[in-house]
Amino acid sequence: MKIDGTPYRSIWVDDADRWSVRIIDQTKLPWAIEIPRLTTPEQIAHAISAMLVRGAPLIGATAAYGVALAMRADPSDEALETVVPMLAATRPTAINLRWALMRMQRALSAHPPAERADAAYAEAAAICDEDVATNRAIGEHGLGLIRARAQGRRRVNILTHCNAGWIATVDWGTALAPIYMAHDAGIDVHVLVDETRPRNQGFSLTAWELGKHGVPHTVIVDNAGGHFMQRGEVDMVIVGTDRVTRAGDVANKIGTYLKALAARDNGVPFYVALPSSTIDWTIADGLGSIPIEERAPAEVTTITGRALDGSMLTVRIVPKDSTAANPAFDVTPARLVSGLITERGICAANERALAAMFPDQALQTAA
Ligand SMILES: CSC[C@@H](O)[C@@H](O)C(=O)COP(=O)(O)O
Repeated sequence: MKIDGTPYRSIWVDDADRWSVRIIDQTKLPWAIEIPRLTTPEQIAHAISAMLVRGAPLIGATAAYGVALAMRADPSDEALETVVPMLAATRPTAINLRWALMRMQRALSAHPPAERADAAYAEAAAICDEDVATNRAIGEHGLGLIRARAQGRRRVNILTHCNAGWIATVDWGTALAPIYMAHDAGIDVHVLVDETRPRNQGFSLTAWELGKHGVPHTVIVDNAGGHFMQRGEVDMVIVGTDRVTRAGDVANKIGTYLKALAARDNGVPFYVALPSSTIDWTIADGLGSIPIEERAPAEVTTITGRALDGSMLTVRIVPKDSTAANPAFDVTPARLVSGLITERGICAANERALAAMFPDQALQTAA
């Protein structure tokens, strides 16, 4: 997608040296566009855990380049066996991270060490290119849903939570891809953007992305979604996800479950957009089996923004002695999900429908 007229992906290999890795530092958005150059797997691991890059598909793609950097420095079996678990430990909930690392490990084990660096860069590039194509397909399938909702309406109001836009993937996004396509197709879409405390991905990333693309949007605090649904001001909800079980339970940014409950109570369709790399075929029960990342309490007890004089400011908003819990994700049970928007089409959130949509992947895991 474009930033001020220039097309970007969210990750790429440096044009000048053709081996180091460039990312957009998302901790600096929307205030500054900083593009650090990453040269070691340790820097990649830090970028993922400190959330310079975030969003399930993008952390998978970034980890793939972490393996490529490691193989460039040392293509031995030992180096491969060390870097994969090191990168896998950076964030626990998004299955795409492990999916990408397993894919890299499988691809590289088939090569002798002398060929591994080139093979690793090629595989990481393939993961990125496939992600773009996958998200474009998700966008096209989701566009059909928005088109259907647009019949007889002046405007389609879509609520989204967190950021599942182009900067959460390599390009296009998952939840936002259908919205970009609808906007580009001339459909009058308007997005209600949840704040998404504690890290405010909605305010700082989704609002920024939508604004850069000219998509009309309104930012709302996390607690306002139910109110707008009760008033008939939300036509559909579309969110992304970090892991979907084979039975259709959905882990996504903390607060997603409450939006799904409010959507069900108000008859608002609740869709989840995902690439099939986000499906964990090994588990069925999301609540019991998906590991939920617990992040630092400081993300809850403080808030960071831009002071009126332009400087960045972090302020404490909680009494000094209060403790804080910070689960980063929650699980929305499949029964609250109206449909899963995948690269192969839209399917019901249940085991039979998912296995029918992806028989190759479901069988592969069972074998
Ligand atoms: C296409 S991104 C899907 C999800 O990863 C997204 O909705 C989300 O919850 C991101 O969480 P984050 O903690 O910002 O990585």
